[in-house]
Amino acid sequence: MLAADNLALMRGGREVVTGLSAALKPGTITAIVGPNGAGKSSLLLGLAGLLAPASGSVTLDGEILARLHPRVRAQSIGYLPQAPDIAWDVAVEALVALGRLPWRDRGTAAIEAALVALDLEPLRHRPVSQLSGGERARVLLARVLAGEPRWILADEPLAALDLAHQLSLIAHLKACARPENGAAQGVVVVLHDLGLAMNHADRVLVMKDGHLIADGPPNIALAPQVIAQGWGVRARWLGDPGAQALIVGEEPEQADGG
Ligand SMILES: Nc1ncnc2c1ncn2[C@@H]1O[C@H](COP(=O)(O)OP(=O)(O)OP(=O)(O)O)[C@@H](O)[C@H]1O
Repeated sequence: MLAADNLALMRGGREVVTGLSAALKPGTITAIVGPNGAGKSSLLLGLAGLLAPASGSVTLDGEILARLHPRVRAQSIGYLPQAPDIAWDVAVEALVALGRLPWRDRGTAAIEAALVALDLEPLRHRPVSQLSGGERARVLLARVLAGEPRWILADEPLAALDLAHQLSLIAHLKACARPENGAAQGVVVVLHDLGLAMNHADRVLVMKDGHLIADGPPNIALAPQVIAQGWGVRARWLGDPGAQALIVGEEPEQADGG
C-alpha cells in the first residue's frame, strides 16, 4: 500500500497540496486528474518520495518513505517525470538498461520485456538524440518498466504517444497491475485526457487547488457535476462503459455543486 496521510506539500514557498489522504493499492490503475496547476505533478513527486512532506506523511507498506534506503525506494517506486530531459545521448537499449541501476544487475530479461512492451526493438540501436518526441517518451517509460518497480508512477505518460501506442501502453499497464503470473504492480498515472481515465482507470483522484474534490471509481469521480466543479465546464458522457466519450458543451453560468 502506498499511502498519503493528511499530506501537505510546499513548492516555491506556497502550499500546493493540502491535507490530502489517499491509500493506493497494488493491482489497480489510479488516475490523477485535474486542471492545470491543481497539484497533480506535485502529488506524484510526493508519492515518489522526491518532494518531502511539509506535514503529514507518505508511507509504503506502513514505512515512512523518507526513512527507506534510497536504493530500496528506487527498487520499489519507478517515477517518470512530465517532459523529462535526457541527459545522456546513448543508444535506446543502453538508456533502458539504466532502469536496472537500483538493482545493480544486468536484468536482461526485464530490459528485453520493456523494449518489447514499448515497441522499441526496431529502435534499440538508435541514439536517443535522433528520436521523435513520442519515441523518446516511450524509451523513458521503458527505462522505468525495466526496473520492475512495485509501483509505477508516471506523469502524463500518454501525452506524446500516438493512438496505437497509447492503447498498447494502456494494455501493458493493465497487465502490470493484473499479471497472469507474479505480483501485481501498482500503477499511478497523471492524465489530462478524462476519456482515458474514465475508460481505463480503476480509481480516479480529482484534484483542484491542491485538494481532492473527488476520489472513487471513474463513473463516480468523473460525474458531470465533478467536471463542472473541477474544470468549470459543462460535459456529459456518451457511450457504453469502457468506451465512453466526453461531450463538452458551453461553459456553465454557475458550476453545479461548486
Ligand atoms: N518548481 C516549482 N516552484 C514553485 N512552484 C511550483 C513549481 N512547480 C510547480 N509549482 C506550482 O505548484 C502548483 C502545482 O503545480 P503542479 O505542477 O503540481 O500542477 P499540475 O496539476 O501537475 O499542473 P499541470 O496540469 O499544468 O501539469 C502550481 O501552482 C505551480 O505553479
